[in-house]
This record gives sequence, C-alpha cells and structure tokens, in this order.
Amino acid sequence: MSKRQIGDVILDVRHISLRFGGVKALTDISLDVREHEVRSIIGPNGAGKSSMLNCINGVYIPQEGSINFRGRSFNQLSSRDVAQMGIARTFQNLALFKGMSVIDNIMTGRNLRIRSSLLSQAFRNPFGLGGAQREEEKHREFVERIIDFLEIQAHRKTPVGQLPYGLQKRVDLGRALAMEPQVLLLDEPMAGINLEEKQDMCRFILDVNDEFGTTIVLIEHDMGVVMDISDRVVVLDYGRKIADGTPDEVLNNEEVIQAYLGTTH
Ligand SMILES: Nc1ncnc2c1ncn2[C@@H]1O[C@H](COP(=O)(O)OP(=O)(O)OP(=O)(O)O)[C@@H](O)[C@H]1O
Repeated sequence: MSKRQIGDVILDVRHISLRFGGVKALTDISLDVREHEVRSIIGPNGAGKSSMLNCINGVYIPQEGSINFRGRSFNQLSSRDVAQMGIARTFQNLALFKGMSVIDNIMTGRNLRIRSSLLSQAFRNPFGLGGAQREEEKHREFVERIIDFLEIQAHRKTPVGQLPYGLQKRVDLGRALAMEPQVLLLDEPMAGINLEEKQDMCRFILDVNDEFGTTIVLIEHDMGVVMDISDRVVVLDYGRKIADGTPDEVLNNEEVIQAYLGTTH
C-alpha cells in the first residue's frame, strides 16, 4: 500500500468489560494497535464499537480491564487527559459548532495546545505578551496548513452549518488533526456521505496516516472502505470479539459471515 513502516504496539486494550445496568456492552475485549497502522473495528449494530472508542478516549469508564498507551496504563482518565496524551477523535454525530467558521472550528481542536503553551509562556515571561502573540500566530499557521491539506481553503470563513455534510465531516477531521494526535480515532467517517465524498475521505485518511505517520483506529460500516484501507480488522458481535486479523482473514471467517448474515447489514 505505502512505504510507511508499521511499528510496535502503542495502544493495548486489555480485557475490557463495560456494562450499563444489565446491558453488557463489552465483554472481556482485548485488542492491540500498532504504530502507523490503520486498524478497524467492525460489527453489526449494537456490537459495541462506539462503546470501545468511548472507553479508549475516556468517555466511558469500563468496570474491568485497562488500556495501555505507550507504556502508560489507564482506565479512569478524562477525555481531556486522553487527548493530552495524544489520542484524538472524530464523532459519528459531528461535534462541531455550526454557527462558527471552518477556521474557528478547527482552532478549537488546537485549544488544548494553546492553553498549555500560554501557560508555559506565562511562567517564562509573566510580563511579556509578545511571546504569547507569536505562539498564537504559530497555532493559526498550523491550522491554515490543515485547511490546505484538507482542500477546504475556499470555505475557511464559512459557518460550518452552511457546508454540505461531506465537507462538515472533513472539518471534523481537521479539528481532530489540529491536536497533532499520535492516534486518531475515527467514528464512522463515511456515514451519510456520497460516493465521491467517500473517495475523498479515504484519500485524506490514508494521507494522514502516510504523511503524518498518524495511527488510525476506525469504526466503519462500509465494508468496501474497511477492507480497502485497513491493515488489520477486529470484529465485535454482541459485545464480544469474534475475529481479529487481516481483511482477508476476517472476510473468510465463518463466525463473521454468520454475524453479518444474521443482521440487516
Ligand atoms: N450510554 C449508554 N447507556 C445504555 N446503554 C448503552 C449506552 N451506550 C451503549 N449502550 C448499549 O451498549 C450496546 C453497544 O452499543 P454501541 O453503541 O457501542 O454499539 P455500536 O456497535 O457502536 O452500534 P452502532 O453500529 O449502531 O453505532 C448496545 O446494546 C447499546 O444499546
């Protein structure tokens, strides 16, 4: 596929179980993600895919198990802490500010870094604003680079709510990229967009992976896309892991075929 080198495991999910009252959303799930790979999580509706992402990025706290990121083990960190560690995420139902411009929305993804750099500036030079302004400039330049990369220059000043849905998905990706994540969690990036927009989105995901070396964890229902762009795929069904391997291995797995035939997918 590309020249990128898949490295060691950087994200290791170990024996995660998550319950909501009597509902077992995840039961003893283990999966690992290697540096630079595109790793997909698939499964029928209600299989536990979003719950898994929510555990990884601190939205849900699993009752059992732990997550290890670059040697640091956690299962009770806030989303903000997880983002600060280098794990960013896009959302199935876009989490954008519809009345704000494209550039300002992407800038919100930069806030985490702006705050920490402003804080360190204040400690270094409590009476000088010049440094802080230069920092702000650098962040704006970075955001402009993302806008160029995602080919949305023409829409920089447009309120996000006025853009077609496919472009809004791209802005959501830009907002996550603004965090300069090491791992990017993508929750159904192809949902609700047309074929041409899907081709664009695939290209951007692969370019992010290739050019920035960002590790991608993807939830997606479009099997064509998953099989095309993933290095490895894990399959969940009713909160349990039923398969894990290359796209070919997973496609030919009897349990996976049964899980999909037994649903409306
Ligand atoms: N906040 C919650 N409260 C109660 N039950 C929940 C909650 N979140 C998820 N669940 C339940 O956990 C199970 C797994 O749901 P989840 O959304 O993770 O599945 P999914 O594979 O992402 O589904 P889909 O493909 O439809 O998005 C489902 O039975 C769901 O109803």
